[in-house]
Order: sequence, then C-alpha cells, then structure tokens
Amino acid sequence: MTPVTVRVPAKVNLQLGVGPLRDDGYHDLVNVFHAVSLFDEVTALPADEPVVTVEAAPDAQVAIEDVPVDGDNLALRAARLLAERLGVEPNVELRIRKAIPVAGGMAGGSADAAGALLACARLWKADRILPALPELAAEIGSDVPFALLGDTAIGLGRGERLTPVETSGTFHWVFATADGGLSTPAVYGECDRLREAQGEDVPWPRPSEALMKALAAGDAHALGAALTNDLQPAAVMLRPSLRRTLDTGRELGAIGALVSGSGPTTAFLAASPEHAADLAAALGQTGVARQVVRADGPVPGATVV
Ligand SMILES: C[C@@](CO)(OP(=O)(O)O)[C@H](O)COP(=O)(O)OP(=O)(O)OC[C@H]1O[C@@H](n2ccc(N)nc2=O)[C@H](O)[C@@H]1O
Ligand SMILES: Nc1ncnc2c1ncn2[C@@H]1O[C@H](COP(=O)(O)OP(=O)(O)O)[C@@H](O)[C@H]1O
Repeated sequence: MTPVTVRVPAKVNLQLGVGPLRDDGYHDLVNVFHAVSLFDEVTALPADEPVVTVEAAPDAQVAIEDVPVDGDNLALRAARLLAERLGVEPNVELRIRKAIPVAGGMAGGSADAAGALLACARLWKADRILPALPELAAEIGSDVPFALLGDTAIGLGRGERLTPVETSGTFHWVFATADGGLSTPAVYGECDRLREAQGEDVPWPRPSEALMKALAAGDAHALGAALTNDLQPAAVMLRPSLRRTLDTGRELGAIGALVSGSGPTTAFLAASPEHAADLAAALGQTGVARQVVRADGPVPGATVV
C-alpha cells in the first residue's frame, strides 16, 4: 500500500454569529468559514497498530508539544471512526506536519481530522465511503466538515450544516499568532457569562447581507468593514493583550481586523498582495505576535497531494 498525503487548510471565520446556548451544550451559529492557504499535511501509512506522530512544518512556530499523540488526537479519532464504519482494523500510522497554530482558532485539529478521514479512505481503498465523510466529520467536531469542503461556506446548526458561498477573486490576509492557545469551550463559556451579566436577550444570528455582497463582488474594503465575531469580546476578556494586537494591526493600515474564531490568533485583511507583505513586515517588527503569517483565501478543502 502506497502512503497517502492530504493537505488541509486553516480557516478564519468572516462572520461568527453565536445564538443562545442550547440544551446539548452547543450554540446555534451563523458561521461563515473561509479557508486560507496555511496548510497542515496528514500522511497515512500502513502500520501494525494505530499511531500518530506530529512535527512542525519548516519555518512554522507551532506548539506541537500541545498536540496529543494518544487516542485524544483528532486525526487518530477520525481514523478509528472511519475504520469502525468500514469494518476494518484501524492499523494506520498518521504523520502530521503542522503549520496551523495549535488551539489558535484556525481549526488545525479539525483540519487534521478531515485530512485523516480522506487519507485513510484512500489508503484503505474505500472510495465508496467518500460521500459519507462529511457526516463522519460532523461526529468528530463541528468544524471538521468545513475542512473537507474548503473555499467559503456558511455553517448553520453547530456550524456543521454547510452551504457554499459565492465569492470573486482572492483575499489577502495577515495572521498574528499568539503564545499559548485558548480553549474553545472556555471562550464559548465566557461569551455566555458576559451575555448573562449584560442581561440582554441573545438575538438569533442572521447571515450578514453586507458580507455576502462583499464576497460576491470580491470587494476587500467592503469585506473588511463587514467582518464580525461574537466570540471576540470573550476572547479579549480571557486574553486582554489581543486588544493591543488588534489596535496595532488597524493602526498599521489593515482594512479589517478580528480575532479568528475562538482565538487567540488575530486576522488582518489587506487590500493587495503588496499591502499584505508591507503589513506583515510592519506587524512583525512590533513584537505583538508570536509569528506573523501571510495567507490567501479562499482555497480548496482537504486534497490528496
Ligand atoms: C469556535 C469555532 C468557530 O469555527 O472554532 P475555533 O475557532 O475554536 O477553531 C467552532 O465553533 C468550534 O468548533 P469545534 O472546535 O469543532 O468545536 P466542537 O469540538 O464541536 O465543540 C467543542 C466545544 O465548543 C463549544 N461549541 C462548539 C460549537 C458550537 N456551535 N457551540 C459550542 O458551544 C461547546 O462547548 C463544545 O463542547
Ligand atoms: N491533531 C491535532 N492538532 C491540534 N490539536 C489537537 C489535535 N488533536 C487534538 N487536539 C487538541 O485540540 C485542541 C484544539 O485544537 P485546534 O483545532 O488546534 O484549535 P482551535 O479549536 O482553537 O482551532 C488542542 O488544544 C489539542 O489539545
């Protein structure tokens, strides 16, 4: 059996509308996912037992020591789930090469899970299961189906019910990663706490028309003005230094700035590739980020390379 390598993109949320807390502990969302050209790679090889290894991609300053290499690894969980569904032994070695920040709000673990599903389906010559992968992906995590799909899409429900969104052209991003991650459940919990303290009813989130128009027109300035993230106040409350990072990016000329998902990575939109290069260089010099990374979107989802 030949090894199979799959490349999977990170995401940034262009709109993250968070509805009330549901009885099952999740929140209904309007989650506009946008896949960007920062990729993890997952290679699946035959093995005597399930095993996972993790290494950093060249030049990527990612905290691989924070990634579990036991049964908690999302890629390994995905491989086991797929094997169970196919009725085969989950005997696979998964080699993960990470460029996506760990616990950074860019869905790196979800990307690895999606990559493992596709790589194992190919390794085990089970193409018949490919149409069922989005459903299996949703069992692993709310963000995993999008990592399979890629490009730009609205996620409803927990974020797993996806509809592609029309876009034109390419958008140019600069990401500032941070030292240490933020726990997704902790950020949702802080969001609930802040809302309760404010005592207001939580409005039902709706897709932003301004955002959809900006995406369809390929209008970066309009997109920058339409970016929203309901988790941002909670992420900033838990990591107050993010306020300064966001302000610095705006002062340096970003046409849009927000926390990526549950954070702590921050995302800055540029008007052109040259603007992105200038912005990245300027942000890098301020020392507000662990690492400054440029990426473009949208890009396709999990792809065999
Ligand atoms: C916030 C987002 C934005 O895309 O991602 P990150 O920025 O962390 O990558 C997602 O909603 C995270 O999705 P994902 O990381 O797959 O979450 P899951 O494993 O499904 O759930 C982890 C926990 O997050 C909370 N959760 C998740 C999704 C959702 N719609 N409502 C929630 O309240 C719940 O506390 C849940 O137990
Ligand atoms: N393959 C993996 N890559 C990264 N994190 C993983 C992986 N498998 C499990 N995890 C766990 O999931 C947590 C969240 O991971 P990640 O997807 O990187 O962040 P986020 O949900 O903020 O986008 C990490 O803290 C880590 O403990």
